[in-house]
Amino acid sequence: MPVPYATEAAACGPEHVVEPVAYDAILLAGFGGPEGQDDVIPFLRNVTRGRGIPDERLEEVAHHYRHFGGVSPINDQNRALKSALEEELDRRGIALPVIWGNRNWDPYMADAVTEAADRGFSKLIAVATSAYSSFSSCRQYREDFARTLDETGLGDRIQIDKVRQFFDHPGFVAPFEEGVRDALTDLLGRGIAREQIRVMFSTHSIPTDDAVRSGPRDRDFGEGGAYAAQHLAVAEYVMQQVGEPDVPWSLVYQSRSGPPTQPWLEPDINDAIEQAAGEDAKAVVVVPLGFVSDHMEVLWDLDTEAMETAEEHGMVALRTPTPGVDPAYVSGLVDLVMERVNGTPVAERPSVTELGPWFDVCRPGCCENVRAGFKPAAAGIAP
Ligand SMILES: CC1=C(CCC(=O)O)c2cc3nc(cc4[nH]c(cc5[nH]c(cc1n2)c(C)c5CCC(=O)O)c(CCC(=O)O)c4C)C(CCC(=O)O)=C3C
Ligand SMILES: [Fe+2]
Repeated sequence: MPVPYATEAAACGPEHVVEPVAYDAILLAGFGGPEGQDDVIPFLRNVTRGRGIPDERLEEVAHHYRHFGGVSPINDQNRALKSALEEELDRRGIALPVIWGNRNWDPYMADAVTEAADRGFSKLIAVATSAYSSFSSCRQYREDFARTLDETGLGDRIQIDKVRQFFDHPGFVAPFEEGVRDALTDLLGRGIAREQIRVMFSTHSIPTDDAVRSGPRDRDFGEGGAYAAQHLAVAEYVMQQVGEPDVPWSLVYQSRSGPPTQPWLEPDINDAIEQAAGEDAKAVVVVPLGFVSDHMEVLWDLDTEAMETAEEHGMVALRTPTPGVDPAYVSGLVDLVMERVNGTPVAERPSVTELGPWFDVCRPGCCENVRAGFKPAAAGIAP
């Protein structure tokens, strides 16, 4: 395990916790998804922008979306999250509007930032729907903020900060803990032995090149980088809380893409299920630890493919819920915003693992990406 992070981080001073800021609005930053068959290819062109991938290749990737009528559930989930945040802010008497903008589909980030400027706002605190550190889950959002400010010409009027990565915030973790507890109660109630159950914490695979560069450049988290270390720490915490030491668990990966020659994090969840079956396991609890809501990767790669794999091997499989609009999660996101409004000292910030609380401002070289090149990013310390 890496060095306890918070202790060192706290000593880092201003780059860890910044001064309180009187923000004007919350920028809810989503991934975005298509909402009909005609949107699918334009959406995929956005996701792969700058990489020159031909439409024929994109059509191969499109089949998950085609299967669900060309509609990703992600936009509805962000609409629901926006409403839930507004209700929670209202309930607490916090007068911060929520403006929603996506990286890859309507409503676009540029529309959100333009709306903010039109409403006279200059200081935005972003909440990205992504909990861990890696290029895809942190830096890419920050690069898109910078690109948006550049393209809209609003860079000198608008400042975009971002709440810390929240993988170990209790509000994000609580729904997973509850899900695992319920699933184990269910399986044990069916008379399945503890040793014949496998709890598999699943997250999006990423290229090992990205993984090793996840988190700050000046820290070594081992092979899987901060990305794997964060997931492992949260999974371990969840299992401790659940208190079933005889139930084996592991971290597994899903949704790999890219050429077969490029190494990505492993094992794939389907291989892990197959291996468990070979060890005479009878049941698997699939925990979508890397996902904030039931988007396409959850519906397709877990609820369709992984469930099929388990069934082929005669195993019972249960998939636990994602945070979605769970009250603990929603209220946790508001707490994360208020940490920044209030400049809450590190010692008073909740985190359930020894890795956190993570940085307010990304440190130099955080989550850099060799494939995409090194682009400017907001909400971090240059370069
Ligand atoms: C870590 C991670 C998250 C979690 C963090 C977060 O939540 O933000 C995430 C989220 C998402 N990824 C999504 C969709 C896609 N991701 C792609 C491609 C990729 N994702 C990657 C990683 C991640 N992705 C990577 C390393 C690639 C390869 C591209 C490259 O080499 O850099 C592609 C292109 C096609 C393909 O390559 O398969 C698509 C269509 C959607 C929308 C789902 C919906 O519509 O419900 C969401 C929420
Ligand atoms: Fe992705």
